Amino acid sequence: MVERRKPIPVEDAVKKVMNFSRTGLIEEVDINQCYGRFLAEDLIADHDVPPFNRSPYDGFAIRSIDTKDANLEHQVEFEVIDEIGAGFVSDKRVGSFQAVRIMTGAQMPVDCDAVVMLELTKEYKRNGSTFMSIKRSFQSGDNISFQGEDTSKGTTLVKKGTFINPGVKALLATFGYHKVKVAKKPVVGIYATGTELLDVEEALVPGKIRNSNSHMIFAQIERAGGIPKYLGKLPDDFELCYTSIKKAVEEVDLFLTTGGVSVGDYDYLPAIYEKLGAEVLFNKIAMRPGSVTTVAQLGGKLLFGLSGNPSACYVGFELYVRPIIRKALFSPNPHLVKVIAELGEDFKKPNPFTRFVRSRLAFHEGKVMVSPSGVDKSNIVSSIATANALMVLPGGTRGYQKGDMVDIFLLEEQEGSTWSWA
Ligand SMILES: Nc1nc2c(c(=O)[nH]1)N[C@H]1C(S)=C(S)[C@@H](COP(=O)(O)OP(=O)(O)OC[C@H]3O[C@@H](n4cnc5c(N)ncnc54)[C@H](O)[C@@H]3O)O[C@H]1N2
Ligand code: MOO
Ligand SMILES: [Mg+2]
Repeated sequence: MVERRKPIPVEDAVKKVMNFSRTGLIEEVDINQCYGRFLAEDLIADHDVPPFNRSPYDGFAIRSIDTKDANLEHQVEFEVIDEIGAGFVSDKRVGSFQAVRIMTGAQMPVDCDAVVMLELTKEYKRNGSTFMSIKRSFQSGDNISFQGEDTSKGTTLVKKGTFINPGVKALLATFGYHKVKVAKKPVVGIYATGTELLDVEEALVPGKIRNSNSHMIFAQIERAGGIPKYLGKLPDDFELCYTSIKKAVEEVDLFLTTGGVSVGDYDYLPAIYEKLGAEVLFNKIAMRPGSVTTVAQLGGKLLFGLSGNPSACYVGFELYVRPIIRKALFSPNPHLVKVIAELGEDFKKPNPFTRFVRSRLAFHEGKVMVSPSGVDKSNIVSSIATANALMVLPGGTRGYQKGDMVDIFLLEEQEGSTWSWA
């Protein structure tokens, strides 16, 4: 008798998996190796930025009080007693009607409280001294980039678990992190199962296909932030699969297989989980594709049995494996971000289960439009290449029309979301 599996709702499956999520370990990398990693500690400003009052313009630092009588009919003259570029500090005391020629980024002289841009001044020499004059008044604080105006000491600027983008790197450099504490990438083992599988370099022969799933998952693991460990492909041979998998599980943080999870004669994963003594969390989800996605746990370690069908394998990874990897990277937003887009074409298929349609976004007259990126079947590989979103079509409908507003998950977005489910 064929086993009758009871499908569970997608959000229940995600919850069951997330119950076994673990935060990972920390390692230190050089700042130039940290782009794309996840921060392992809060980044707190340990000094003000800028650390001193500075000039935001090339000009003259003055005492604003000296300008109070300046106007178009009455210019006020200043003696220029020093000149400084960025990186220098003037040690001169600036008295009444004196100025320091100052360049953008240079620290303000202690006695000055305003800066006049070069364009508003006239400069000239007289008796070996330099002077400049202006024809308008200034207020205290005019044209000053104040200490701490960018950020003040003690502010938490970036939270632990944040994806390190170029801007985060700029902050790390600002605060002197030449070594950066980042989340250690979890090692994710992959075995492809299936006697029909050929390696990429092999020529096609009747009945066989090339193993594309492991290469796809390899990249999905990298995109999610893990380290893929490709263990090879296994023929549908119970003993060989069992011994190989038993050994592999011990060597990785997370373990994935593709293929062999359904109810076929050579679908050995269910029996392997049983012999391993692993607890199957679920083996049927009310979703398409990927309904056969099976997840088991062995001593707290997750074993993901992804479908052999390429699109099902792809979707199963993004919904269930990705958040576990992101959680290990300390991300508080491990799930895919959900946004709303307008359906660009009819989607006629009735949906008994929630459908995750590989889709592509387009921007039309300021609107975000979404359309399937290819044939929407579980065993299709070609629709994945141009997909940058998964359209989420809830089950129990008779299809969707062009113009309907639909939920979509963004596949290339890095911030993620706390919980994208109902
Ligand atoms: N009687 C039933 N048959 C099937 C059911 C069912 O409920 N009852 N479910 C179907 C669904 S839905 C899916 S999805 C597939 C899942 O199959 P498996 O996960 O067991 O995967 P396989 O049988 O090993 O392979 C399925 C398909 O995918 C190809 N494949 C496998 N590995 C790779 C790889 N590494 N790269 C590329 N392609 C791969 C394989 O050749 C098969 O064509 O089961 C349905 N059947
Ligand atoms: O599990 Mo299958 O992928 O539903 O199509
Ligand atoms: Mg099968």
